[in-house]
Amino acid sequence: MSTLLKKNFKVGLIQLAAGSDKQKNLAKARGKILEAAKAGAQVIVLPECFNSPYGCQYFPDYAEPIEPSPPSEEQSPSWNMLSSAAKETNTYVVGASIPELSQDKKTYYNTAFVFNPKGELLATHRKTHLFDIDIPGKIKFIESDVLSAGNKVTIVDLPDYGKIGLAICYDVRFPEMAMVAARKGAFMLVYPGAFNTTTGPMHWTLQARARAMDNQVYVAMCSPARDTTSTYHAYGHSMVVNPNADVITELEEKEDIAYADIDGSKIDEIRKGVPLYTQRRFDVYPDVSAGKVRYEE
Ligand SMILES: NC(=O)CC(=O)C(=O)O
Repeated sequence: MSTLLKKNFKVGLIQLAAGSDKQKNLAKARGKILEAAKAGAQVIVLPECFNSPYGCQYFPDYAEPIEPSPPSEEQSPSWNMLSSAAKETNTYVVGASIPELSQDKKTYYNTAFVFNPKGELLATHRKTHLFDIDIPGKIKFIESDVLSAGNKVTIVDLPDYGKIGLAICYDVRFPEMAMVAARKGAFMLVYPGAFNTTTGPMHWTLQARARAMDNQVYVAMCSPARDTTSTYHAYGHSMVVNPNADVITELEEKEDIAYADIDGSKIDEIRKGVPLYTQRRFDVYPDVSAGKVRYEE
């Protein structure tokens, strides 16, 4: 019996390439969820923007309203596919992410969902740090041209296992979010994310390993597959990192599924050897106390 994890399990990260046909994207995602479940995954994660190509020019056309909840099949085919696939496979599905259209139809978000094995929605996370960057000669991407930001740290209790922290892509670069989720008892941080062929080689693995090392938790990063005919070249390399910051599974850039065994005793072992959790000095840095943070469980 481990401190944070009630039961060990296998996670499956689905690295898929989304094209321009939303129905095909959803059918492919559904097929891959079934495949991952058949291979024994009990928690299954999809990549950022799995129903649409990744790019500000696409978000309005692919966006779906998800409120009031539950949305009808017509309002949100993506939401309904995720819910029914979770139920059909008896797994937790982290369906992340899709462009969301707000109820008043004025605002777009980049939103991830977690469904339980009954197909019920447990949580949503709206990307909180928007991907606004400009690296001259390499990549310029201004998500805030179209999207609005979420405003919370998301911690989701999976009743069979324990708590995960859920955030999206650029959110991983902000260690504060990871830290809050970990301090609140998350055993794993899950990041659907579409880094690219510039920022991926620079920082993807470093970010994953850093969040795992700082917090002594598992980190799962699930990318789209690379499609060089699309306008955005995703990095791929979906991976799981253990609480010792070792990469325990990593894909290449093509479509595939990464599997990893999530073992609660590993968290306890690492924390026992390097006991950061009893050595923190909140008397020295009181502003970092999670009590002042906006979070939702
Ligand atoms: N796409 C993102 O949100 C983030 C990214 O590509 C990066 O941080 O690099």
